[in-house]
Amino acid sequence: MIQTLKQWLAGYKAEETPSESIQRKTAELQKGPLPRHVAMIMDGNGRWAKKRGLPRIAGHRAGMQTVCDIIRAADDLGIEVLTLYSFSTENWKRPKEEINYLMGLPEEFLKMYLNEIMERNIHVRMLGQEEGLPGHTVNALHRLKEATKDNTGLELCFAMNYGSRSEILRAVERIIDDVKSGKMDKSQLNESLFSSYLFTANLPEPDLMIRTSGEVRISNFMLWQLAYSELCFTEVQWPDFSRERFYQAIEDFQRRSRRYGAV
Ligand SMILES: Cc1cc(N2CCCCCC2)n2ncc(-c3ccc(F)cc3)c2n1
Repeated sequence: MIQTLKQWLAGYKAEETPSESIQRKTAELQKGPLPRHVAMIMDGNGRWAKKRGLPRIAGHRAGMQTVCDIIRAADDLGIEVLTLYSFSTENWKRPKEEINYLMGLPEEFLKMYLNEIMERNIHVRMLGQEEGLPGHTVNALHRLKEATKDNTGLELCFAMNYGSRSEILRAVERIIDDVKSGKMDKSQLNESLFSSYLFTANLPEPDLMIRTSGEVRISNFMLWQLAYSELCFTEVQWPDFSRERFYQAIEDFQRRSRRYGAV
């Protein structure tokens, strides 16, 4: 009996635990070129809920869990900037009760995840216009920005009340004002200076943009900044997106980098 047990133990190969598997996969990806900045359009929440006979806000609630899973995955990998398209200027056309729910999510995030955000030394930034957002939403955004202002880790950008065309128009208006006031001369204008007038000033441009739920469109998201980005469109709806699927997108990015790395 003892002999059999010893033979079994000798041949026993410990199965990887889930965390060991994640650590192994993370280390493997870190050997290859990583995107500095990943931007994500988190689409498919409403359809995910509808398919299950649930109200749309159930999809947004489930989507929030995915937001946290992907923040953890990006941080563990060492991605420098993660931008999440949370609320577009077009979303104001949605039913009022859905908008009210969405406007409460930054507070929800703050309550549920601020401790972990601080433990991970994550810096939170908002891209978009505060004008038009409810006061309680702006307060939550300000509290997140204030709490994380000295953090030096992952730059986590929430695109809130964001539209790229209005971002570009706002930049043009500010440039015209600066030329008129003599703050700058028209001859100084170039792509780099123009970029500094956008919400994404001082951020590297996205190397990879991922959009979920099968829509193959940019939808007024970072139109200037995505000029040279790798685009990844997946059929998976955002609430079903995961660290594994995020890693698959990074693997695909690395394959593309290898292929196009050749001159
Ligand atoms: C409006 C909205 C919608 C929103 N969704 C949940 C994820 C699915 C996609 C849309 C719905 N999420 N998820 C996180 C935030 C958020 C925003 C700012 C912030 F500082 C902290 C968290 C959020 N905001």
